[in-house]
Amino acid sequence: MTDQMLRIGIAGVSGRVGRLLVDEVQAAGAVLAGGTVRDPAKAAGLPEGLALFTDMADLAAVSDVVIDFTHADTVIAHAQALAEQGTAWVLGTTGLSTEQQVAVLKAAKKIGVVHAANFSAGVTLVRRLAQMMGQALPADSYDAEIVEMHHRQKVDAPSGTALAIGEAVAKGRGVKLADVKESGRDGHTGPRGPGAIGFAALRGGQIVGEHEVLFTSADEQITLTHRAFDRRVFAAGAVRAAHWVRECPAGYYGMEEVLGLPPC
Ligand SMILES: NC(=O)C1=CN([C@@H]2O[C@H](COP(=O)(O)OP(=O)(O)OC[C@H]3O[C@@H](n4cnc5c(N)ncnc54)[C@H](OP(=O)(O)O)[C@@H]3O)[C@@H](O)[C@H]2O)C=CC1
Ligand SMILES: O=C(O)C1=N[C@H](C(=O)O)C[C@H](O)C1
Repeated sequence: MTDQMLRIGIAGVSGRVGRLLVDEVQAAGAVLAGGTVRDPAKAAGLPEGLALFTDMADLAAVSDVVIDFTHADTVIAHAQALAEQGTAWVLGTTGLSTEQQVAVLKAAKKIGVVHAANFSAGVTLVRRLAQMMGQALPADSYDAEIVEMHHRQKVDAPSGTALAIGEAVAKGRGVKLADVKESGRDGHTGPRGPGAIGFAALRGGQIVGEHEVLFTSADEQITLTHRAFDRRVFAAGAVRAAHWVRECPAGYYGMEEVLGLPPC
């Protein structure tokens, strides 16, 4: 299959990322197969003639890969529709419950799935570095905290990226994030738990996405910061993942594999 022939569908094509995907798919020389919308009235500004569907099964039937930046509530139905059709899935939606994550993994037994909370190359590298920091800096002397800030419309917190960075730190420390996560501190919280990984979420204006991971000891502090200036970085990364996954067997993949990072 050549790049020209790859048919990419866009779930949530009327959304903030969905609209940018329209340009990025076309710029990459792929065929824009169509998109899903909940409400056709929100389709204003989308290219004339773009095939619009309200049902994922219909979009899956005309696509080789579907790129999906929508809402966690769609994930179980999308997983079923894509697996039944054999259409690969690039999934960027965040805020998934355990049940929704299980549905993604089940679909990945039948189709190629690239699932990432953040499709930028920069955050993919920050996660790798955060894992190294978790491994190298002892948890009893270096306190790990993750701060994120996003636009006022964002519906989930902490962000998927913040949680993914936290997972990377926990992996480096050889612990489960769920066992050490401290999020949303307020009131008489007591002192910081030993080895805790802390999260703070800020919301305001139209900030695209900012993440900071801090390791603070009694003697020093090391900080990694990522700032997305333009959401186009996510759309471009997702289109790159779509081209990558079309050649892959069924399986669950991440952005590390798309970028060709060595496994860790
Ligand atoms: N992995 C990554 O790199 C990134 C991930 N994201 C994540 O992507 C998702 C979308 O973000 P964003 O584009 O800003 O959000 P928007 O709200 O702008 O767009 C969401 C799209 O999904 C549709 N949608 C929402 N809820 C449902 C539903 N229950 N059923 C069907 N369709 C639905 C919306 O339709 P309608 O217009 O009708 O409401 C809209 O088209 C979020 O989870 C966000 O965190 C965002 C940026 C980068
Ligand atoms: O909702 C957003 O906007 C973003 N969501 C993702 C997340 O939850 O991490 C990625 C990015 O930061 C923008």
